[in-house]
Amino acid sequence: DLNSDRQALLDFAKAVPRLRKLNWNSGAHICSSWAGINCNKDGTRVTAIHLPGVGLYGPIPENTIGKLGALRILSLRSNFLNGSIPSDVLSIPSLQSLYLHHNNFSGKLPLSFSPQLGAIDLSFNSFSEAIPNLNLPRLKMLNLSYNLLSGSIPSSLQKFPMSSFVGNSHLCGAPLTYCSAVSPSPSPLPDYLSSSPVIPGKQNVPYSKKLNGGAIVAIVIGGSSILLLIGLMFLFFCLKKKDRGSSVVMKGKVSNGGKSAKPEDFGSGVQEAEKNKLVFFDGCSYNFDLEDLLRASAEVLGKGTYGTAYKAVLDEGTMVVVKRLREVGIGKKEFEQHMEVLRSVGQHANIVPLRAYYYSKDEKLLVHEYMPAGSLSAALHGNRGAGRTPLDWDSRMKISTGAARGIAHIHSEGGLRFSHGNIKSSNVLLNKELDGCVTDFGLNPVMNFLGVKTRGIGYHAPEVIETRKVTQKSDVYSFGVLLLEILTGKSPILSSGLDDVIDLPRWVRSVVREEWTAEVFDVELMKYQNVEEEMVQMLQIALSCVAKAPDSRPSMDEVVRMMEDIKQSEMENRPSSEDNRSKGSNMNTP
Ligand SMILES: Nc1ncnc2c1ncn2[C@@H]1O[C@H](COP(=O)(O)OP(=O)(O)OP(=O)(O)O)[C@@H](O)[C@H]1O
Repeated sequence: DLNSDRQALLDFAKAVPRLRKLNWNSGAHICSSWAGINCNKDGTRVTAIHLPGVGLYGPIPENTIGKLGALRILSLRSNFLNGSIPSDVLSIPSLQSLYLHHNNFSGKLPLSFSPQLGAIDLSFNSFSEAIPNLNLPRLKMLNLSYNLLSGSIPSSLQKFPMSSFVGNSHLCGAPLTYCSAVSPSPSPLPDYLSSSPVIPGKQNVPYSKKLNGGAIVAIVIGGSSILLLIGLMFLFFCLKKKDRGSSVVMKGKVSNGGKSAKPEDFGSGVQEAEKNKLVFFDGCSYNFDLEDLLRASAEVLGKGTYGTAYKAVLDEGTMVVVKRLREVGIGKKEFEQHMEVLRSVGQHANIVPLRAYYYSKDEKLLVHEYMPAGSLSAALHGNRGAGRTPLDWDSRMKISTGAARGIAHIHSEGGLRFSHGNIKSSNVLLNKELDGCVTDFGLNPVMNFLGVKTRGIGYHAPEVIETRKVTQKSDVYSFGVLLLEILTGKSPILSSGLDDVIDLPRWVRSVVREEWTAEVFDVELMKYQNVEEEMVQMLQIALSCVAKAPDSRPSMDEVVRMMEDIKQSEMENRPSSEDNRSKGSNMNTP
């Protein structure tokens, strides 16, 4: 009862990190109670409000916080607040720090702020239109990044760094890109002088210039020569390997610790022994050939969209995963070229390495490194019940950030039209460091079907279901579903028990919209202390990824940056969730 008990009011701030739900009706009541103390009682003055990540939603009511005439710090970051900031809040004369980042505030930025303000953080909201020319002589820190602001940055604010403004569509001027004469429509300047506007979802490189026709021709010729050279080297390598090569067993005996695997084991289609060899990629340290592989003991890991995956254990103990592709729709040459693309794009710590491939008329195999710690899907959903080791919060953060980095790399290295195309939790594997690595990317162009219906149910963006085309933006959507899966511990498709099914994004949105409840998060996460704010921030990133309109989704680069920001503040602000958990259990120890 915060109205009558002043001590309870003072304790409120301490108790609040555990608070999951605060209804603004009672919020208004609390605030009027604060205002009462402030104005009428014994002169006690509320100087700071700090309610980060507690699930506040709706607009800030007028005449509540604004009545706290002695307020110096207002921090309501990482909530679900929307509407505009009431003018009475902004005119509190003593206000020095305003932290309202990671909310859903919208509309124009306020025209005036309290002149005492030294720090304003309004990043990660939906403020739009131009930034007013603010005259705040004491302002030392300003963050307006990741909004929807446009126009040129006013001269009074150009002294702030680029990081204060990044992530705003069509915002220009120092310290960002130069403003073109007519913004944001195409620039009337010659191509090589026009700047690239900052467009969400595109890679935004400040100050980058467009290339003129000559440069493009030079790049195309240069690129083709390099490709030709690579091709020649590749041919030379293949010929050398053929010289060294051993004969190929036509049908491998595949066993699983004595148990024979099924007749359609990989390798059963290997023909023409001399002509077809396993093609290893440069730098691969494996020392086996196709014959060894076909002799290896093998176990079926699962049947996926593209084919069946086997774990093969070679004589010398090396373990690899062999994926036997079915329904490959392209010829050998094209297949080889595509494999070369997958190899070069896939060189990143968060991508499961493709080590070799085999192509013949009747058999197409991909050889990947084996990831002993299994998949995210198994870690999240496997063995629920007694004896299960839950995936702690830090591991979830680490795995999801790793996967995001892998996908962002695929997007930046593969070119604008290159996408992963099959993001889901069984395609995020854990390496030795338990970092998330993505696999199975870029295979759609190889197959002669578009398995949208069967593949990745629940992960597909609405436009993919309609058009059957995967894009980088649809990858972002699938990644958003993956994040929701990590946060909720639920599958991408939920069943209501009747014939009704609902997808995870819809369910989460409905819970958040109607009333914030702890139910959104996985019950297994409830025991970790001081992670609520991070969980709420991750939820916001996930929700921005699953926006229905592809253009409203962030790019994967932006997603990585947002996730790294959370990690950064996590390192600064709290011990690891493991420590928290042990602290929690210590509290229960007499
Ligand atoms: N390199 C690997 N190391 C360890 N496990 C793997 C590896 N590659 C795949 N797996 C696991 O093997 C199983 C089957 O994988 P597969 O890729 O064939 O099917 P999927 O991921 O369920 O579907 P899809 O073909 O649509 O990706 C999955 O559980 C997957 O997590």
